Amino acid sequence: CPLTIPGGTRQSPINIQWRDSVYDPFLKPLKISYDPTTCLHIWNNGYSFLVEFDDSTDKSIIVGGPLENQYRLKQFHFHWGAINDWGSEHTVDSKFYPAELHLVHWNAVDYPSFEDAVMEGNGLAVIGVFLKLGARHEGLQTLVDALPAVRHKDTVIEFDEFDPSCLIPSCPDYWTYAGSLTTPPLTESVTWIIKKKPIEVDEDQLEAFRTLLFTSDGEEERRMVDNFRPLQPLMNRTVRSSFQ
Ligand SMILES: Cc1cc(C)[n+](CCc2c[nH]cn2)c(C)c1
Ligand SMILES: [Zn+2]
Repeated sequence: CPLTIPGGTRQSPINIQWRDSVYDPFLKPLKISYDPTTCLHIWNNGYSFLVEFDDSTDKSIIVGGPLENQYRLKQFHFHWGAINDWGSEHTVDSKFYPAELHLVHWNAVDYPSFEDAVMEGNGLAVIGVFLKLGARHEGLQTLVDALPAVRHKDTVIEFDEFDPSCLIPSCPDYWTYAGSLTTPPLTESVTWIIKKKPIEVDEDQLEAFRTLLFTSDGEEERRMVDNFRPLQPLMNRTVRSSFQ
């Protein structure tokens, strides 16, 4: 199918069929250690809003889980829908969540730069966290309060002292599989770690995401919504679970 990259065998996102996932007792707990002082800025890249981190040291890393070594935090961003019925990239038993958080990390042990790691099969590790409608998320609110300043494509504001571990559920359970970036260059370089438990955010917080624009200042406004890729075929892959 020409819509997927020619010869792609491990594309993302996918539907996670809970009963087809295979418990792997050798999977370790994921260890997350982020240093909030490595937080740099928020920017609207015309596809999502990204919070980027100083990745020149090993101050903010993840290790364990399915990973062979430690990976450095580079950025996090979200995908969401125009309405609450859809918005996530991955689905669980064909259910969409209204949004999905991606924390993007790269293998600085084996590769000299993020750009290099993006091209390698074990170059990236992305933690996916589902967002569901519920109670207001206080940690997310600091991010939401900054969004009006990055409403247009290519706007950026300084953002510091943010610890993204407040956005990750404390429940250790996750699924993991070999996949890809979900936007160009769609490279098959991602070890996905999808948290089983969602975080709760409220309607106003989701609505704040939807006030962002795909378009630059001065262009005809297009609301930034539905910035998720369609589901891709599982092909010859198994999704493993860290839990029974
Ligand atoms: C070089 C590069 C470019 C892009 C758009 N991304 C983000 C692609 C993406 C967003 N969500 C899942 N994959 C990454 C991680 C690296
Ligand atoms: Zn993403």
